[in-house]
Amino acid sequence: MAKKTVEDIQLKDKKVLMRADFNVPLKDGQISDDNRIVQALPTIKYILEQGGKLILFSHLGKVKEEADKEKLSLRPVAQRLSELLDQDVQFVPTTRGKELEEAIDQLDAGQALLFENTRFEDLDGKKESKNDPELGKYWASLGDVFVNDAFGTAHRSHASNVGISANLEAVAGYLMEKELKFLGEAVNDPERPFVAILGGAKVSDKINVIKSLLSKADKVLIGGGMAYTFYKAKGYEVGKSLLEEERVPLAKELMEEAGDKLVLPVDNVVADDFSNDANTQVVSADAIPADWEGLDCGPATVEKYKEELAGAKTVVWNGPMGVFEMESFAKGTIGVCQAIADLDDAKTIIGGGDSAAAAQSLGYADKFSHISTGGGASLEFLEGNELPAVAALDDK
Ligand SMILES: Nc1ncnc2c1ncn2[C@@H]1O[C@H](COP(=O)(O)OP(=O)(O)O)[C@@H](O)[C@H]1O
Ligand SMILES: O=C(OP(=O)(O)O)[C@H](O)COP(=O)(O)O
Repeated sequence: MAKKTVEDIQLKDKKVLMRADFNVPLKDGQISDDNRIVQALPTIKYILEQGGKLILFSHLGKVKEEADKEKLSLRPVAQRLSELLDQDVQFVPTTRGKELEEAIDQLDAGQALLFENTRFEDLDGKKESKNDPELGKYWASLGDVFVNDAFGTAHRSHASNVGISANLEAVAGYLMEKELKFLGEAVNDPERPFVAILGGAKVSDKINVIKSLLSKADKVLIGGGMAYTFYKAKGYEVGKSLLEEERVPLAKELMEEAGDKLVLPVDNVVADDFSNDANTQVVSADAIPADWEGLDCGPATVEKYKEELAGAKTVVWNGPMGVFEMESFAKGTIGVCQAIADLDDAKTIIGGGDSAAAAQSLGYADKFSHISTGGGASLEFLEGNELPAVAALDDK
């Protein structure tokens, strides 16, 4: 069912509560990747231009003890937002109470504030993460309307998204709308051929995505550590490669059901140690030496996956093809990323997480149709699950 968006409501002089996903990586108190902030700008600018009084909030990290508060403050985000908007975004260092309420009362049309990390409320009985009904109600009482633009958190049912939506008119922001459009069209109405590429560490994390995409895509190409559980199911030696023994029967079942729709790497870069300086060799799928471990797919696999991708009209990629954090094992991920980026005339989508980071660091970000800002959220979406924070928004 289509959801109401920020364009469906009146914003002028309204106190607009906006949930963003400003869960950005921080290094020594500095934001090391501001992509999630940048991606929220279209909605923020629209609300400000329309004359809304903007109350921004987000979680940041996981807040487990009092000591986490110092390193998980959203203050640096307010500063970055002020720079990006070229307009002051006031930071309110609390999640409730008089100081916050007064700051909201003093907002003029077209002004914005950001209040502190919603998960600071988790120190008091996990109120945010357990969607405490009183907290959702309290936050809802601070505004006139609620705009949820936090796609990256949409798989969570927390007070700051689902809780507020239960108490106030609730609509999607532009980023939320864009994510749902791209991911939704890819899985529900893809232009074919539709090729999915799944990598990453474990089969167990991706079983439901593999199953769901096998029912929707024309081809599912496998890479990363999970390939070795499939190899084992084929009876290959996997040496010291990542293996989930208890998932071998499932891998066998999936291969039998999928037939040639499921494609495995044909060669691997194996190493004698889990280290960038290890000795390495390229071996075919059925020739992994007993003492070695597979840490990347090999050049023949990259070529094969390029052929499988040729002519594709829709591509969804989730998860690296190898241990791309180490240069010696990054070529598979780089090769596949490049092959997708080079496709003409295809809708190409990255489902967040490590693959999004890889594409960004390789400088390919603008070659993709869409790079999701949500890792867990896009995986759940690709599994076919309804995201609770989306379900909670008002229908059109
Ligand atoms: N062959 C491999 N052996 C061990 N780890 C691997 C292998 N291939 C990929 N990985 C690791 O998988 C991790 C990413 O897995 P995952 O979290 O499932 O992906 P994503 O974040 O894209 O969803 C990376 O840290 C990468 O180093
Ligand atoms: O970064 C996030 O998830 P992701 O790393 O799966 O994309 C979201 O902000 C959700 O955060 P959470 O997993 O702490 O609930």
